[in-house]
Amino acid sequence: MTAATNLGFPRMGGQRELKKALERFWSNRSDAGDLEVVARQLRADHWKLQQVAGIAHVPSNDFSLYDQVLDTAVMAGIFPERFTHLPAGFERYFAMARGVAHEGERTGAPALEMTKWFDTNYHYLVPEIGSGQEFTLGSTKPVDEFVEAKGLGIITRPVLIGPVSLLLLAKAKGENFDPIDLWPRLLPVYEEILRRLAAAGAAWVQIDEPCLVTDVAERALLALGPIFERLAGAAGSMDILLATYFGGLAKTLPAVLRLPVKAVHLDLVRSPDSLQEALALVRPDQMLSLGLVDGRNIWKGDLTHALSLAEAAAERLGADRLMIAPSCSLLHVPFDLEGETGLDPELRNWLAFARQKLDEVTLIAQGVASGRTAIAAALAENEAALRSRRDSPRTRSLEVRRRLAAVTPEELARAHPYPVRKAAQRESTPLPILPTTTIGSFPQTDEVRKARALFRSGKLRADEYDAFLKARVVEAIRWQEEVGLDVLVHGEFERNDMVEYFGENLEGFAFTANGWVQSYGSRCVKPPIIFGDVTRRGPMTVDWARFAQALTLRPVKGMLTGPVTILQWSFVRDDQPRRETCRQIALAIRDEVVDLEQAGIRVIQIDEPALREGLPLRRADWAEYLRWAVDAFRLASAGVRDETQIHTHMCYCEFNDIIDSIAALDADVISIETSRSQMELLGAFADFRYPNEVGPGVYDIHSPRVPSPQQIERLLDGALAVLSPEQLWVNPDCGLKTRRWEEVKPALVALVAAAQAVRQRLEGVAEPAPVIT
Ligand SMILES: CN1c2c(nc(N)[nH]c2=O)NC[C@@H]1CNc1ccc(C(=O)N[C@@H](CCC(=O)N[C@@H](CCC(=O)N[C@@H](CCC(=O)O)C(=O)O)C(=O)O)C(=O)O)cc1
Ligand SMILES: N[C@@H](CCS)C(=O)O
Ligand SMILES: [Zn+2]
Repeated sequence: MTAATNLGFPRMGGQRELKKALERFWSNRSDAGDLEVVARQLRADHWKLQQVAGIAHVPSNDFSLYDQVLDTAVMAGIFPERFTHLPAGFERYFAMARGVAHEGERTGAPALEMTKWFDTNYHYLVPEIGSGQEFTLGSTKPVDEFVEAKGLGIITRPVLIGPVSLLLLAKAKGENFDPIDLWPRLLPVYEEILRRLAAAGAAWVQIDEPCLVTDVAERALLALGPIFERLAGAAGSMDILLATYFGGLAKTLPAVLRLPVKAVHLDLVRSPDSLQEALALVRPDQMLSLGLVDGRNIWKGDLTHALSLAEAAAERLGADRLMIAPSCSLLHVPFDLEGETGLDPELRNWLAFARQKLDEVTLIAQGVASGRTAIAAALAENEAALRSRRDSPRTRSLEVRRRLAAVTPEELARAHPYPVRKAAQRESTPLPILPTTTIGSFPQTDEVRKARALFRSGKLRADEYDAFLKARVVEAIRWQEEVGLDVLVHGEFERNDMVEYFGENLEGFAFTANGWVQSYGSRCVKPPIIFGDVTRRGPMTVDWARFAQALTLRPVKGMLTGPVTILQWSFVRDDQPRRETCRQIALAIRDEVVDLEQAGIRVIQIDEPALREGLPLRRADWAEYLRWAVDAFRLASAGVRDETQIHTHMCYCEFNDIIDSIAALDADVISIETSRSQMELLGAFADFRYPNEVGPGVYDIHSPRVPSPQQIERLLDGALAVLSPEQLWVNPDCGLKTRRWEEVKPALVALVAAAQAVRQRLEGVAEPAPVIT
C-alpha cells in the first residue's frame, strides 16, 4: 500500500504557543520546566493530528526550541569555545542562539551567525567548526523525542539533518580547511544515534540532505558513498529515507539512487522532470518518496495531476514502493486555514495550509491505493476550486498589463550616473563625512503592538491610534536629533511588518489573521498572499514621511520595501512567472517613490534584504534571476531626480558572490549587514571597487549586547581600510524593531560617538554641537 507521509510540521503551534512560551522563559517569567511542558504538549498535539489525518510516517525531531541546525550541532557536540564554560542544556543552547551580554564579572559571547535556510525566509544558526574539531554525542534529542512519541503510541520517523548538509552548512573557523573533510570524525556521532534509534524501535529514519540540490563540490559527492555505507551499517534493520528538497538532484540523481538507502525523497514540485529518470534508475529493492504537494506555497494543489504522476509511478514500481509526501517540510507554510474566517470565501477556497496539505497527501495516497472512483468527490471539489481560481476576473487587471508592456529601458535608469548625482545630492542635502543613520525601524514595544491590536479589534478609534503613532514619531525624531544622528527615520511604528504592511496597502494581495510562519527562533512573519495583478490604491507611506520631515530640519529617510523582497516574503501566485509579479510590484513602488520625492523627501530607502535569498539554488540559473531582480529594483527606484538620494539595505546573508549585481542596482547608498561576520563582506566591496556609498553595519542588532564606542571605532577603522571616507556611512546592521529602547539608546549614542571620533581623526576638526530643538 502507498504510504501517506510527512517530512516535517510547523512547530510554533496553531496559536504560536511556542513563541509565547520561549519569550516568557527568556524574560524570566517562567522556568525551564514550564517551557518543557509547552514543548511536550505541542509535539504530542502535532504527532496526533498528523496521525489522525492519515499520515503513516509521522516525523519526529522536526520540532526544535530554536532551530534544527543548532539542534544538530548540539547533537554532534559542536560547541564553540566561547560557550563551553556554560552549563550544557538550555543555558548553553540559548546562549549559542541569542548570544550573552557582558555583565559585571560575566563575559559576553556573541551568538552563532544566522543565515538564510536555502531560498526560504527561515534562518538557521551556522555551526562553527575548527580544523581540529572533535565531535561527541552532545545530545540524544532525536532518540528522546522518538521515545516520547512511542510513549503516546505513535511510532514516528525521526528526522536528522544529514552529515553532508551539516558540514556544508557549517562555517570553517580558523585555518584554511573544508569542513566536509571532517566527515570521518563526525560519523561516529550519527552512527551512535542511528544505533540508539534502531534499538528504541524506529522502523524508519529520515536523513535530510537538502544540500544535494545545490551545486555540491566534487569532494562532498565523493564522500556520499562511504558516508551512507556507514550510516546504513549503523541503522541495521531500520530503513533510511534520504530526503532531498527545494530542487532537483540533476546530475547527482544516479549517484544518490545508488546509495545504500531504502528510499529517496524527491521534490517533484520544484523538479517534476526528475520523476521519469528516477523511475528508470531506482533499484528493485528501493522505494521512492514523491514530493507532490507544495510545501513552499499555500495554493491548493492540482490533485488530479499529482495523482496521475503517482499512478504512473505505481504502474512502474508497484504501489508498495511509493510514499506520497509534501515536497519539503511543512515548516514554511502556516498551520491551519480553518480559522481564517476573515478571508474572502472565493479566495479561501483556493488555499491549503499545513493541515490541509496533509489531507492532500493522504488523498493522493488513497487514490493510488483505491483508485480514482474512491476519491471522485474530493477530486471534483479540487478541480472546481482550481477552475474558480483560473477563471476568476479578480486575478487580472488590463490596466496593469498595458502599463507594464509600455515600460521603456530609459525608465530603468537614473537620469545621470552616480558621480553626477553625488554632486547634486551634496549640494541639496549637505552631510558630514561618515554620516550616521539607522535602518528604519525603532523598537516595536509592547505598547506599540498593543495599540495596534486594540485598533484592529475596534477598541481604539482610528484617530486615537493615529495620534498615538504620531506621538511615537515625534519622540523618535526629537531623540534622534538629540543624539546627533544625521539622517533620521520616522521609526516604522505604524507597520506590523515590512512586507505585510505593504501587502495590506496594495491591490492583488490578501492577508490572513493567523497565517504565521517561523522566521527564526521565536520570531514569526505573516506573509501576505499575492493572488492577482498588483496595483497601488494610493500613497502608502507618504503621510508618515511628510509628518516626520515637518518636525525637523535634518533629512528624514522615506522608507519602502523593495519589489524583490515583497515578492520573496509573500506567498506568490503560481499562475504566472515570478518576474512578472515582481515587475508589477516594482511599478507600484515606483509610484510611491515619486510621490515621496514630490512630498519633499530627499532621501528614500528601498529595502531589498531578500535579493540574495531569491537566487536560484543552482548557479546556472543565477544570471537570469539577477537580471530581472535588478531590473525590478531599478524600475522601482529610477523615477527620481539626481538630487534625491536612493538608499537600499540588505541583511542576513553573504553578498560577495553577487556584488556586481548589487552595484548594478545603482543605489546611491547601500547599508549592509556585516557586524556578525566582522566585516568579512567588505573585502568583496573593496575587491570590486564598489563605486557608490556603503554603510557596513557596525552594531549587531540581533544581539542584546550594547557595543562600546571603541568597538564601533575599530569596525569603522576596518571599513576605512577598504573604503574611502567619502564612501562610508555609519549605521546598525538592520532595523531596531526587535530591540528594546534600553539597548537601542546607548548603542546609538555609542555609534554617533564613534563616528564623531573617527571624523575628528580624519579631519582634525571638532564636531558641531548636535541640534536640540
Ligand atoms: C527583517 N526580517 C524580516 C523577514 N521577513 C519579513 N516578512 N519581515 C521581516 O522583518 N525576513 C528576514 C528578517 C527576519 N526578521 C524578523 C524580525 C522580527 C520579526 C518579528 O518581530 N516578528 C513579530 C511579528 C510581527 C508582527 O506582525 N506583529 C504584529 C503583532 C501581531 C501579534 O502578535 N499580536 C498579538 C497581540 C498583541 C497584543 O495584544 O499585545 C497576538 O496576535 O497575539 C503587529 O505588530 O501588529 C513576532 O513577534 O514574531 C520577524 C522577522
Ligand atoms: N527598514 C527595515 C529593514 C529591515 S531588513 C527595518 O528597519 O526594520
Ligand atoms: Zn535588515
